Amino acid sequence: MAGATPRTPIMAGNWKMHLDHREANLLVQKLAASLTPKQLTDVETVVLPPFTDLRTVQTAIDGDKLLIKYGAQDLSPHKNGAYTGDVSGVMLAKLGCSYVVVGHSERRQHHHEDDALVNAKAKAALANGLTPIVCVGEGPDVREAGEQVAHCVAQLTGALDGLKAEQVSKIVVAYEPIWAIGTGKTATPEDAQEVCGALRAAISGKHGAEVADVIRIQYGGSVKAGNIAAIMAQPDVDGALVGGASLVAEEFVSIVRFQEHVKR
Ligand SMILES: O=C[C@H](O)COP(=O)(O)O
Repeated sequence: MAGATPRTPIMAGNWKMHLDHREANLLVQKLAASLTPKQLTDVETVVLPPFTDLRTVQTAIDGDKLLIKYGAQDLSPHKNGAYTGDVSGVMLAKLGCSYVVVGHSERRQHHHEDDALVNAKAKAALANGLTPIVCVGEGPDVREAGEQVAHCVAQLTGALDGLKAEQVSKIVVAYEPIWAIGTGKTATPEDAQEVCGALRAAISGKHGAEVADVIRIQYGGSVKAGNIAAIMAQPDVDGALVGGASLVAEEFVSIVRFQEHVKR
C-alpha cells in the first residue's frame, strides 16, 4: 500500500561485531569517496558500527561534514546506573548517533531479549532523540508453518506498545527473516513484500493511515548489490538493513545506488 507521501529510501549497514576503529575509519572514507552528496540525500545512508568504533566514525563524519549518518547496534533501556557493559541512549546521543538498532534477532537469540525489553529500548531511544530501527522476523519453523505475518505483526505490536502515533511515525522497522540472515538465502521480493505490507497495514490499523504512509520499513537478510533492486521495487519496502555486504565498500555503495541498477 504505497501512499502519496514519498518515503526517502534508507540503507543501513549493520557491521555487527566486525571492524576495529582503524578499519571503521577506512570504510567510512571509502564510502565517502564513492557517494556524492546528492546520492546521500536521495538515499539516506547509515552505518551501525560496534560501540568501540563510534567515536572514530563520528570524528570522520563530522570532520569532513559527510552526509553519512551513524548509530549503534543496541542500547540500554536505562538512563544510567550499575549496568556493567551497557551503553545508554544519553551516551549515544552525545556521540551524535542518529539511529540505534533494537530487537535484532541476534540479540533476541543470544541475549534473550523479548518484546517487552525491545519496547523499553525503543522508548529509551526516542527519549534521547535517537531513531530506533525496530527489528522483527520469523525463524524457519514459523516460516514453514506459514505463520510469518502473524508472528512479525505480534512482535511489532509488542515493540511499539504505548508509543504515540507521532513517535511511531519517526521509527524505522526492519523485517529480517532469521533464515535469510547471513545465509545467502534471500527472501524473494514477494516474501519481503508480504510481511512488509502486513506490517504497514497493522501500523495503519493501530496508529492511523498517515503514520503508516510515512513510516519506513526495511528488509534485511542476505541483501547484496545483485538483489537490492528487485527488493526495492516492492511497494512497501523502503530500504535495507545490510549485514555482511555492508562491510565491503564497493558492495554497500552499489546497494545505496540501487536506482542505477533499475535503469540499466
Ligand atoms: O542486520 C542485518 C541483518 O542481520 C542481515 O545480515 P546479512 O546481510 O549478513 O544477512
